[in-house]
Amino acid sequence: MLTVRAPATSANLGSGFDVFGAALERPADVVRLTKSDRTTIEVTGAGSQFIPEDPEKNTVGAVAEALDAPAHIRIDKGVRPASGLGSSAASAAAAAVGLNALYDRGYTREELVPIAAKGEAVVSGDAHDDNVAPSIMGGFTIATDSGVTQIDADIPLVACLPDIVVSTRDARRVVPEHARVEQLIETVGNAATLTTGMHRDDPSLVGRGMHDTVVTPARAKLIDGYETVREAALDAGATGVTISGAGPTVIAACEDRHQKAIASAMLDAFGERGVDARAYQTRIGRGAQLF
Ligand SMILES: Nc1ncnc2c1ncn2[C@@H]1O[C@H](COP(=O)(O)OP(=O)(O)O)[C@@H](O)[C@H]1O
Ligand SMILES: N[C@@H](CCOP(=O)(O)O)C(=O)O
Repeated sequence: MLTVRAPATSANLGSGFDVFGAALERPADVVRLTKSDRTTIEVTGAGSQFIPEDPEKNTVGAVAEALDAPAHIRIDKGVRPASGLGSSAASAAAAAVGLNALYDRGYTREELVPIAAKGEAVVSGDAHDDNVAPSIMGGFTIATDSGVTQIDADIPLVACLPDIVVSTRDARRVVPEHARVEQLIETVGNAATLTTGMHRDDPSLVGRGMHDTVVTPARAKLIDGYETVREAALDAGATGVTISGAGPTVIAACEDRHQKAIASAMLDAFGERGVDARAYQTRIGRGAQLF
């Protein structure tokens, strides 16, 4: 039997829609794998009642199929589904890393990214790599059709998850089909600023580079209280705030000394709207670990 811990991730980071992703130090899924004649799945933990155990409907089933590696897969969810924290991707990443080792398939971590993304296609209708890449490789990742670029960054973050459900599939439907050339120019500038900030471990550049006027405003409407929570986090010292993945988690970049105050400001702001939430004081962390 093999055990894998695969982290939650925050995709997009504002200016990097479907491209940027960051592994979070916590929360994480823990997945146990045992070789078997056919794939069977058991799910416990956060939101497990909403996660199918049918291999055709669970992200790990598609990964086992792609690797031709049937197994009994026990998933202990640390990452609630439909959170914007790469919940479905964390399980897929864990299955890819674990089954590759269990069956000695010999793929590199980068080669496992498109394999794990097949699991994402099962739930979101699209094989986007921006969650599975950081969950497998750790750090900050830039996932494009030509491959994944990875940077080991260290940036403090607050990920505030409200008691609202936003499915990635639904949130992809509100993404605008067109953007103006001015928005393209602004996005390139912000994405380059954010990437430089990751390279320098500079929360101020990362926060500034999170700004996005294309996808985020359309999705903010799906998150009750988004603007209030964003302003509260900025007032408490956040260097930048945006939607994590497809939402509803709101993510803030910051310096260590402001992290606690930002977490409570975000919780209070959701609370004032009558929305329960939990805040993870976290940071960019490592990729899936095998035990
Ligand atoms: N192993 C899994 N972990 C989490 N969700 C899963 C898994 N397999 C299938 N799902 C389904 O995926 C959907 C959640 O995925 P998604 O909306 O992408 O959430 P998140 O934003 O947290 O990644 C839910 O409908 C859930 O039932
Ligand atoms: N790029 C995707 C990322 C979805 O992330 P999730 O954590 O919400 O699954 C998107 O924005 O649709």
